[in-house]
Amino acid sequence: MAGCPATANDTDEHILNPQQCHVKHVRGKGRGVFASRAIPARTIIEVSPVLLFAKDEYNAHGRHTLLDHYAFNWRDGRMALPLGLGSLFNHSEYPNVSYSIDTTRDCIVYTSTRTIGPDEELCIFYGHNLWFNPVDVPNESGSTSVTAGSGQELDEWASLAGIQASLPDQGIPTALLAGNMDDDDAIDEDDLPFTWKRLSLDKEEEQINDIELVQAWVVDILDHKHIATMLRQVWLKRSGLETDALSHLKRIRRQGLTSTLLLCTSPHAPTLPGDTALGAPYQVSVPCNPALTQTSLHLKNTYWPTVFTPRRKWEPEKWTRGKLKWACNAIDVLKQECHKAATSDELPIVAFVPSPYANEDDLPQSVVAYDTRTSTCHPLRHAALNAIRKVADFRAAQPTPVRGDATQNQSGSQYLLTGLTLFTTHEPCIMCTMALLHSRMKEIFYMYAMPKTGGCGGVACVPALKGVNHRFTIAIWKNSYEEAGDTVVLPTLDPEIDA
Ligand SMILES: C[S@@+](CC[C@H](N)C(=O)[O-])C[C@H]1O[C@@H](n2cnc3c(N)ncnc32)[C@H](O)[C@@H]1O
Repeated sequence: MAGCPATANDTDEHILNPQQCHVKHVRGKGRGVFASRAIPARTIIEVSPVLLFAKDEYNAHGRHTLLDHYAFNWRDGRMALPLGLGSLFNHSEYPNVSYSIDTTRDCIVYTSTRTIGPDEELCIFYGHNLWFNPVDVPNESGSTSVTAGSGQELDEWASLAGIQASLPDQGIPTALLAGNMDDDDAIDEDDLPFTWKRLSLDKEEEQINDIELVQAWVVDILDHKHIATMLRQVWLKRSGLETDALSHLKRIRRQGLTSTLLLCTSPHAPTLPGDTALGAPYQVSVPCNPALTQTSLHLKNTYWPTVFTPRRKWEPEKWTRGKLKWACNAIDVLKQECHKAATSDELPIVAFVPSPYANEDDLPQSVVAYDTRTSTCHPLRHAALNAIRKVADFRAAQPTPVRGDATQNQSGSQYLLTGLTLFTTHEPCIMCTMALLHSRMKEIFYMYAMPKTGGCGGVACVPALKGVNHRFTIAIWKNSYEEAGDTVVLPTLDPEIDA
């Protein structure tokens, strides 16, 4: 790499590739790759062909040279030196670029994991056994500076030899490959590479005693000519009674000649306008939820006319091709990181919280976390718990809190993972599942079920328990065990272990 003309001058900027990246000098790191313009998430930034060295040849010669700072472990034991920009991505604890190996073309593909701003440095994650003191500047603001042994907990895993190359992309869903498709196109449920877990609690209230009710204020409308005014909701809006809380109910109930107007659920009777002929407000029981089935609709209508929404509560929003790409990328990260973990003494359990697909501002940096209970001799250092902690630490370190104000952050609200998705190699144990519920996680994907210890349907399904104050969507990645290829199956885990 030292002779590469594009990078020979550390201070000059050169437009180097189709994504218009350039190389410039970064204090404490040497050269680094920078975006010359905004790069959208999931963009292929660079495809670097590699030079491959036989293991013996490399151990005899290459390992003792500067090459060792640039070489990747190839899957078959050879060492690979990426050409082009591939050798110049620096390391970050919060990488904005992931990479995968294409063994058919002998190259490494580098992809953005989130939107990258102009002049932001592009970094990959080398692993935890670094041979240098990292200067970690995840973005242009340069707010984070982590050096080994200062502030980093010693709970990381070790023994990576050089940069560990990742696995090739496997089993790309046909839905991603179809031509002429837009990222906004909806994907058929059958084409999704995962299945949702149906929470039994979500079965519809189809017995009269199962219907959840709430007390609401209503008023009889004595003079029918006022109904039109009421229905246009001018007065309701003005009086603050038009809220979403009762949007699953119809506003007017007609019984014989009597029309009754639904008002609100406040503890005290609302004040009504004096210029309309209305009776005194009174309370009735109304359903808390919309009707999901015809049977339930029929029963709920006996309390109050209810809206029919056949969409199941457990059914997440429709998936688009763009979101599917985002999820597949997250699973690739899990596979890469799991293989790295397997070369250490830690359990090969990995959790990954990517920047959310729809709203990157909720977590501008993706977070990877490992199970570190072995190295820390701490039984609670599970991957999912470490991930929650890492998100909280990241948010706490932000100059402007990502969510809420500074006071809220001090009170621990940075531990709330509302709207975020956790991808994990193994079904989280009961303890982690409970922690994820407390954190208000939006959805969880796991690759391997843990029937003896899992808390998302394995030995128990914590989110389906009565009394928990939050639920999240659970999805299981398909074909984790039967992936094509010979060396792709993830390292195994003792089924008795709580992941
Ligand atoms: C693959 S090279 C990356 C390109 C390198 N900066 C250069 O100028 O050639 C790996 C080397 O970059 C440096 N490096 C990478 N990430 C770094 C970081 N976060 N902090 C400090 N040095 C880093 C280390 O010297 C490491 O051996």
